[in-house]
Amino acid sequence: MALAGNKIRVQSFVQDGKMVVPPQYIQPPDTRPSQNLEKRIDQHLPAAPVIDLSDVNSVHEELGKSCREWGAFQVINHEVPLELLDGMMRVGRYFFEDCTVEQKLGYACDSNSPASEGYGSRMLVSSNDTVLDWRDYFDHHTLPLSRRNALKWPHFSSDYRNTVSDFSEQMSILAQKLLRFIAESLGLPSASIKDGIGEFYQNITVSYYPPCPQPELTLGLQSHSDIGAITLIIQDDVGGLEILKNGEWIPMNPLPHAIIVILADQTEIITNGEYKSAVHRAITNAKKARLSVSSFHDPAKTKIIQPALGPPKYQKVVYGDYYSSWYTKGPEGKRNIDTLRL
Ligand SMILES: O=C(O)CCC(=O)C(=O)O
Ligand SMILES: [Fe+2]
Repeated sequence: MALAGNKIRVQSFVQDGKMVVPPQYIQPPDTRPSQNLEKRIDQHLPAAPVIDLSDVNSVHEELGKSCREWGAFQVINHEVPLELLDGMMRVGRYFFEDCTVEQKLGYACDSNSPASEGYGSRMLVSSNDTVLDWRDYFDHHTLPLSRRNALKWPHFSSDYRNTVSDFSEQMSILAQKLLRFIAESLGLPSASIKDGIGEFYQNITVSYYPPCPQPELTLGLQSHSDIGAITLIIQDDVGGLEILKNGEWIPMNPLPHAIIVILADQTEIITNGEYKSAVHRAITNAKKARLSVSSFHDPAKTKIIQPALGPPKYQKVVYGDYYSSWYTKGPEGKRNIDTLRL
């Protein structure tokens, strides 16, 4: 993994008033978003499913269908307090928009180790010629508690650290509930997927996508599937997250207080490919900054991941080996999980 030791952040280009994108951020023609967001919203593309978690009569069927056909969907009536969702977005935005560059760089991540905690811009950089994402982020190591050191999190807003702690707990509860329902939807014992993952290693990443002068040439976040088990995302009303379905990029339209669920690679292995991890990316916007908060739930690095039903279609893998290979090769599409197929 080649990591730049510098402290460049995308937001600083925008604040400097640059009207063209620096060359390292320009995607090759085949990965550029084909049209800008405004045009895409007018198209009649299928919408990703929205599932009401309080509807006990239909939740298993709806989840099963959405996991099988999409690997990504939104949930409503999820029992996470709505004011906590608003609070998490507020403190995240405060860090990016109200703190000075010096205050932010005081929390810079260690650019020499992958997925290190803190403020950064180059999470998915696998080599010197990787095209860079038009994104800045703050990554928090939240669970298990032995990994947590809240002193590494911003303190400029007095409720920042408490909000991240409360949010972490609620996201973990929701992720467990979803994994229970997802296992049940396959006719598996309720705990089978959660047991297959073991204790959650949770990271919470606030992503900030500054306005981009040339959105047709860039990506906020390159195409990838998430490496762990299940990701929960909240976003503001700007839009930009897209899911790859049958060769088309489908926007995950903003829905107030909904939580986006993305199945990640380890769930694909444990469900033996019955449910697939979703390939997704984020596009940029010419006029508006976009904020999202992703909560990743991963296994311990020592955990052996294997199908919970058979005959197995994937080799078993030590999660730490999968993780190292993902960060060495880069995420590009799903080529990492494809190497495990039997
Ligand atoms: O910003 C988003 O909506 C997506 C973020 C994401 O996919 C990630 O951080 O892995
Ligand atoms: Fe992702």
